[in-house]
Amino acid sequence: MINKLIANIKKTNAPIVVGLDPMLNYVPEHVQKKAFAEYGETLEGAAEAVWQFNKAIVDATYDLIPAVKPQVAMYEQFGVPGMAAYEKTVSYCQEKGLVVIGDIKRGDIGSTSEAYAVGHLGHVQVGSKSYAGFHEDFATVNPYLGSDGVKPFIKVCKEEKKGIFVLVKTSNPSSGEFQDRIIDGRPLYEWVGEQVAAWGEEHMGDDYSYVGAVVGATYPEMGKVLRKVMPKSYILVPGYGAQGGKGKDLVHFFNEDGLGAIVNSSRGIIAAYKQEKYAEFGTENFADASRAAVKDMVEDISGALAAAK
Ligand SMILES: O=c1ccn([C@@H]2O[C@H](COP(=O)(O)O)[C@@H](O)[C@H]2O)c(=O)[nH]1
Repeated sequence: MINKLIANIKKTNAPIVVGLDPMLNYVPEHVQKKAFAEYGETLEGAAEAVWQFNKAIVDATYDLIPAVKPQVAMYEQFGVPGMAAYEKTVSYCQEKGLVVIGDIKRGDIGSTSEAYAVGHLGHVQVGSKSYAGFHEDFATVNPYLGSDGVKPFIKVCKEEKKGIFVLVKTSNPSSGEFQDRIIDGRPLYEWVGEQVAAWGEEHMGDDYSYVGAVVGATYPEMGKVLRKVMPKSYILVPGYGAQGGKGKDLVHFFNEDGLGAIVNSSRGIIAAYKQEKYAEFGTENFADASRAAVKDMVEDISGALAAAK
């Protein structure tokens, strides 16, 4: 899958991910109304609204982008119907040729991590049959439990040729409370980055490893250091747009080959129609506003990379 991700990035010339994080208040009223008319103001109605919203955005952007990142929490909040909408979204994006990064942030004791890995990236055996539950191409993994919690994911990735992005330095304001703690002279995020590189060495695609890292756009100096610590790991970079990250902050997340990083924006793309900059599209044409926002994001990042050469 890392090879497919890179092929998609090269094909679209767009090192970006559209985050499918559909809070109900981002879904335009006319989409909600239609879903509620059919299913009522129920979890099913909310899930239908979310699914129709996602579909419109994917239809309007899939030719411009290599990948999407649905955030599972946004679906889980709508219970079982929400999780059905999550799976439907994953399937639809894959049909459109997109790589799907499930932002699930899982990690537990070994046996439990194994079940998460099987459910999201692998196949579960039921008698003589086997099923792929959520079948994302990549998943995000929380390494706080140590290698016991991560290795089951790597095992499944190896079997299925899929990948993971391990949380190394997250984009949120309080991420430093634990992640920046100095241990034996170096911050914890560097220790985790080093371990990501070591896990990745044993699980290589053609040029990059199956084991990537999450590093927030909001910490560009740390991104620069971590790029060097994990030269063969792809970095998933959240924090662009709504959290303040800009193209010019991101050049050091990339390698000399112009690869090595993929930048996520969720609210900045899916709720673009709410921004003044894209107001001309109107609520009815929310998906066209998302398309324009994708183009602007690609231009911002590509422009910054070209200027840095
Ligand atoms: O360090 C992290 C890790 C994950 N995220 C996730 O990315 C998106 C960001 O959404 P925006 O609307 O573009 O801010 C969201 O799904 C987070 O859970 C992150 O922000 N930072």
